[in-house]
Formats: sequence, C-alpha cells, structure tokens
Amino acid sequence: MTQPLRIGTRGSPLALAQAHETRDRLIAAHPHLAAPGAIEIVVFKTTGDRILDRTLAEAGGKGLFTKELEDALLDGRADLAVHSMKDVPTWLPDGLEISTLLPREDTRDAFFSRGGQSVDDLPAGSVVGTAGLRRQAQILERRPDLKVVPFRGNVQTRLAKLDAGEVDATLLALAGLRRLGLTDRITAVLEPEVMLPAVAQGAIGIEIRSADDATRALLAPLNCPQTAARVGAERALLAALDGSCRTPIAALSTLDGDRLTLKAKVLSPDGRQVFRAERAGAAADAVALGADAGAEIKAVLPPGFFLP
Ligand SMILES: NCc1[nH]cc(CCC(=O)O)c1CC(=O)O
Repeated sequence: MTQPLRIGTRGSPLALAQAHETRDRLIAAHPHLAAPGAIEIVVFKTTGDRILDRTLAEAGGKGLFTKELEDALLDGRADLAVHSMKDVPTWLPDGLEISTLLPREDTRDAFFSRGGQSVDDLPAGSVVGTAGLRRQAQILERRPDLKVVPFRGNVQTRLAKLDAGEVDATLLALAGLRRLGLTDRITAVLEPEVMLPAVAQGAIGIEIRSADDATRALLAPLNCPQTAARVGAERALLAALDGSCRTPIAALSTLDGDRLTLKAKVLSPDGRQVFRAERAGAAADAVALGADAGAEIKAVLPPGFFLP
C-alpha cells in the first residue's frame, strides 16, 4: 500500500474540526482518498498550546501555534499542515509555503456577556477578558471606562471562565464558534465598524513543502481564489507594517466581483491612538493594495510605536 497522506494539526477541538474539514474536502475532490488509511490526521502540541498562564504577547515569539507543525513538515512527519491563517506569522520558514486557502468563514467577532448586554450597554467598570491586544485596543477605543484583563485558553475554556464569573464579558471569533457548533451562546455579533477583525480571521490555510508537487496538485482543487485574494491583501498589509504580535493591527478586505476593498487599522494597546488606511482596486492587485495601505500607516506612526 502507498504511504498515507498525513495531515498535521494541533489538538484543540477547533484545530481538529479544521483538519477534518480539510480531510473531507480532499475526499470530495479525490474519492480514492476515502479508502481506509489513505489519510492520516497527526496531532502535534505547539508552544501556544502549552503556555496557558500568559497572554500571547507576553509569551512573545512568533509562530507559537505553527512552529511544531512546520518542523513536522520539514522533517517529513507530516505532508500538509492545517492552520487558522490568523495564527500564521508573516514570514514562513524557507522551503514551506501556504499552497491553499479554503473558503473563508464569517470574519466577525462574537461578543458574550453574562448579563446579556452588548458592548455599548455594559455597565462602566465591567471586566472584559480577552487574549489579544487587537480586541483590547478596540474595546477600549469605544469604551475607555471598561476594564480589560488577559484571558487565555481554547474556546470551550474561555466560555467556562465566563460562566464561572471570572469576567463579565469576552469575545471570540465567530468562525471558530461556527466550526464548533457553539453559536447559540453568542450575545451579539460585532460588525467591522465596532471590531475590525484580525488579518485573515476566519480563513483556514494549508501549508506544504515547496518541493512537494504531489501534495500541491492534490490540494489545488480545494483552493478558494477569492479567499486567497483577500488574505493576500491583508497579509501584505501585515508584512508592510512589519509589526509584532504586541501591536494591535486589524484589517478586513471584501470582494465585490473583481473589486477588492481593504480597511486597515493600527492602534495603541489602550485604544487612544488609532491610525487607519483604506484601499480599493482590482482583486488581481490584492497584494499591492495591502502593501500600499501598510506603507501609508507605517509612514505616520510615531517613532517607537511598535513594541519589540
Ligand atoms: N488562536 C486563536 C484563534 N485562532 C483562530 C481562531 C478562530 C478561528 C479563525 O479566526 O479562523 C482563534 C480563536 C478566537 O480568536 O476566537
């Protein structure tokens, strides 16, 4: 029998759901892969899964959720790695590439509060738990009277902490909740005007060895060109900004036919300073539009704005 195609993934329920979606799409495109043993899902624990007592910004380092999967690709323990593109660093290791983007889920953030209030109705002084600086900065931009505290753990853990009263409210990506079937608990879905999403939020990307033409060919029918253009624009913005995970950066591109619109925002962690850029143009120019918007913001940021 030939070697199985090995899908590398993290072990969180969301990561496993995304690995299973990838397997199902592979089988739909190539029915022979439904044979027993043709596809194997291999679970790897990443640094981000181990560190649960600090925020990601404090843990520092890029690729907290991707490095172990990339090591497995590079030394042949996996043939493809499935990632939330939101967690994929701007620069990939030599010899690897994102070959495929699956059709994007909803990009918005979902808001949960114990009392059922939305962001604007929370009583002053309410405690919002969030892991990320992007959500912290935008919550404080709109509601400087709220208190934001660090909040880690996978989706289920965070909802349990909310129930236990550790915080009054929290936010999670709607995409992950949809994939886990956990949307019934949502208090409100936040529009991008209130909470601009993270770069590539809601997109699943598949990483392979650049030299692995066989796996690239198998994955080709799974690629969604619209998602690729949108994520291409947003990640080009990130590259041009050359920020770190300690910088609140938010961006969203949308497509109307072949016309791509990109909205981008860089904030100070306390939400007091906000820098925006917007671009629109042909989808074929997605990367240039993103890079251009990033350069525009970078040019006006005060010196030392990005923490190392
Ligand atoms: N490691 C955090 C992470 N990475 C991707 C998602 C959600 C799914 C997505 O945005 O594609 C989440 C959880 C969250 O932010 O609520």
